[in-house]
Amino acid sequence: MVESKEQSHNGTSTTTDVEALPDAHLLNEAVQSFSFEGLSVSVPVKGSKEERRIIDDVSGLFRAGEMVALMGPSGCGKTTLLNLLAGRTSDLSPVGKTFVNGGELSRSTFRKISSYVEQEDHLIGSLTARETLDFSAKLALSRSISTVERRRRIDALLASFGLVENQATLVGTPIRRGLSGGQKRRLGVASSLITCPKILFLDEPTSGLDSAASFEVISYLKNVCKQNRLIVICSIHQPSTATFNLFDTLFLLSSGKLCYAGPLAETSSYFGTLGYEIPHFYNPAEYLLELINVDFAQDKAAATEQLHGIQSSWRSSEKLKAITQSIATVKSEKTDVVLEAQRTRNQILIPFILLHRSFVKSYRDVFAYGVRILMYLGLAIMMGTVWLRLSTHQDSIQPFVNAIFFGSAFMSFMAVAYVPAFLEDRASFIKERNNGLYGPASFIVANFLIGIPYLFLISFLFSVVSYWLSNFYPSGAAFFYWVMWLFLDLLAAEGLVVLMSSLFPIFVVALALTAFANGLWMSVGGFLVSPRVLNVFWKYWARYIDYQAYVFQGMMVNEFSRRNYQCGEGCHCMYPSALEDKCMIDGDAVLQVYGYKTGKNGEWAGILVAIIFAYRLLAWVVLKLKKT
Ligand SMILES: Nc1ncnc2c1ncn2[C@@H]1O[C@H](COP(=O)(O)OP(=O)(O)OP(=O)(O)O)[C@@H](O)[C@H]1O
Repeated sequence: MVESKEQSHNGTSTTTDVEALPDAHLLNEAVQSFSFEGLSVSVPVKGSKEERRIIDDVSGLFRAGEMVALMGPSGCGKTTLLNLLAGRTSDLSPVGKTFVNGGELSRSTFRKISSYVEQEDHLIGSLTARETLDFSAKLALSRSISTVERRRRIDALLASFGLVENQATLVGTPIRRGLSGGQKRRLGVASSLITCPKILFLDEPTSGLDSAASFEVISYLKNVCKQNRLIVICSIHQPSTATFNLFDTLFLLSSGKLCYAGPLAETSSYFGTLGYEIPHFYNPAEYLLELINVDFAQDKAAATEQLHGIQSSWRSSEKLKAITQSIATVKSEKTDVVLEAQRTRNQILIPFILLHRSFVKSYRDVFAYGVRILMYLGLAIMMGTVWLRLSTHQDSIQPFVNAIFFGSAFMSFMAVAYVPAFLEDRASFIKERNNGLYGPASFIVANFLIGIPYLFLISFLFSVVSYWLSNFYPSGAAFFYWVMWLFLDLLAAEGLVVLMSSLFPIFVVALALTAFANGLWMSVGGFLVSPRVLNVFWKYWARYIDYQAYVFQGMMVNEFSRRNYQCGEGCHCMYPSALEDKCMIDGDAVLQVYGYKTGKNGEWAGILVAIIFAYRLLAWVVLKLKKT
C-alpha cells in the first residue's frame, strides 16, 4: 500500500490509501488541469419561440488525480454537462470554453487524451473479459506496441479492476450467465482505459448496481485514478455514504445551475454556513439531493425559493472566486499538452481485427447465426415436405412457381431475424467510434465479410434439403445456380437489414421498416403481379431496384428453361408452345407468360451484386452522418 497526497483545486489536500498497480503505462504526465468557464446550453421550448437554459454559466477546474462526482436531481443536466465537457454535443450549440493545462485543444487532440464510458456497457456478451480487453487493445493501439507489451497492459488492467480470476469468464449472453453486473461495469471502464486516456468521463457508472457493487466499481476506479494521476469525472445518481466518500470533489447541480463545486470534505461546512447542517448518521448525498430538489417538494414555491438562495449563495461565494482565480492562473501559465509520439494504426488491419472478433462472437453466440441456421433448416424441411416430389406434369407447374416465390421471398423476409444482432454490433461500434477506435468503413466491411460464410452455409443447407425434396430440375449445375441465387438473395436481404437498422436503430422500427420494404419488393417482384400487368408507377422504378425480382426470375429461368412438362388428359396443354403436338409444354412458354428472357443470368447476378453493394454503401453514408 502506498499513500498519496493530492492537491484539490482550491489548494486543500486530501489523503488516500491506494494499491500499487503492477504497471505504469496509464500514468498521466501530460494533463495537469482541466478547466472550463461560462458553459451554457439552451434548447428551444416546444411550441414557443423561447429557449430554456439547461446548463447555465457553469465553471470549474479539476487537477490531475482528482475524482469528481457530478451530482444533482434527475433532469438537472448532469448528462448534458458531462457530454459538454467531453465535447460530445453535436445536436446542441453550447457557449463557454474548456481548457487543458490552461490552453484550448482541438477536438481531435481532446479525443486522444480523453475517454467516455457510457451508461450502457455495450460489451460483446460472447467474449471473455480478457478477450474484450485484447480486442479493444488491438483496435486502439498502434503497431509500435508489441504483443508482449499489449499483454502486459491487459494484465495490468485486469489486476487494477479485480478481474484476474474472471479473465476467462464470458461477459454473458441472454442464455449464458457470465460476469456479474459490477464486474461488467468494471470491465467496461477497464476497456476504455486501454487507450491510456488522461481524462475519463463516466455517465452514471453505478446505475443498476446495488450499493456493494457500486462501492466496488468506484473504489477500483479511485485506485486507478490516484495511482495514475487521471482526472475522473462521473455523473452519479444517489450514492451510498461509503461510495460518496470515495470522491474528492463534488459538483452539485440543480436546474442546470451550480449549487456547490469543491472538495467533498468541505461540503458539510459550506452548507452549514448557509444554515443547512447535514445531520449526523444521514447519507449526505441524499440530504443534499433532497435540499436542492424542487420536483418532489410538497411546497414548491418554498423549495424554489430555497434553491434560488443556494444558487445565488454559490455565485457570490469565496469558493467560486477561488475557482475563477485558479482558472485565470492556469490560463496565464498555459503549458502545452505533450503526448507520446505514436505511430498511426494500420487502418487496413482494423476490419480484419473486427472480423476476427465477429467470428468469435458468431460461433459462440447462437443468436448471431446459429438460430438463423436452424430456422432456415426448419423452413427448408417445411417447404420440401409441402412441395414434396413435384412431377413434370403440367399440374406441377404452378406449384413449382409458388415454391420458387416462397423460397426466395420468404428467405429474404426472414432476414429480419438479424436485426437484434446487428443493433448490438452497431451499439458497440458507436461506443468505439466515439472513443476514436475506428470508423464506419471498417465496421461495414467487417460486418459484410463475416456474413458471407454463414449466409453461404445457410443457402447451401436450405437448398440441399428443399431442392431435392421438391424435385426441382435434377442437375448439379441447376442446383448450384439455385444456391447462387439464394446466396445473393440473403446477402441483399442482410444489406437491407443493415441499412434500415443503421437509419433507425430502434428494434421495433428497424424490424417494421425492413418487413415493409421486403413486403414491397415481394409485391412488385413479378410473382404476385406479372411484370406485364404491373402498373407503370411501380414498373419503372421499383422493379429495377427490387433484389427479390432478380432472384425470382433467375430461379424461374433455372427451372423452366431446362425442362419440358407433360400436358393433361386429351392433350390439353395449359401453356401453348411449339411442343404442343407432342403433348408437351416447353418450359420457355411458362417464362414467356412472365416476360422473362433466358441467357441473362450474368446481367441479373451483376445487378444483384450492385444492389448488395449499394445497400452497404448507403449504410456507410448513414453511419458516417449519424453520430449517435
Ligand atoms: N438535446 C436536447 N434537447 C432538448 N432538451 C434536452 C436535450 N438534452 C437534454 N435536454 C433536457 O435538459 C434537461 C437535462 O437533461 P439531462 O439528461 O442532462 O439530465 P440528467 O441530470 O442527466 O437527468 P437523469 O439523472 O434523469 O439522467 C432535461 O430536462 C432534458 O429533457
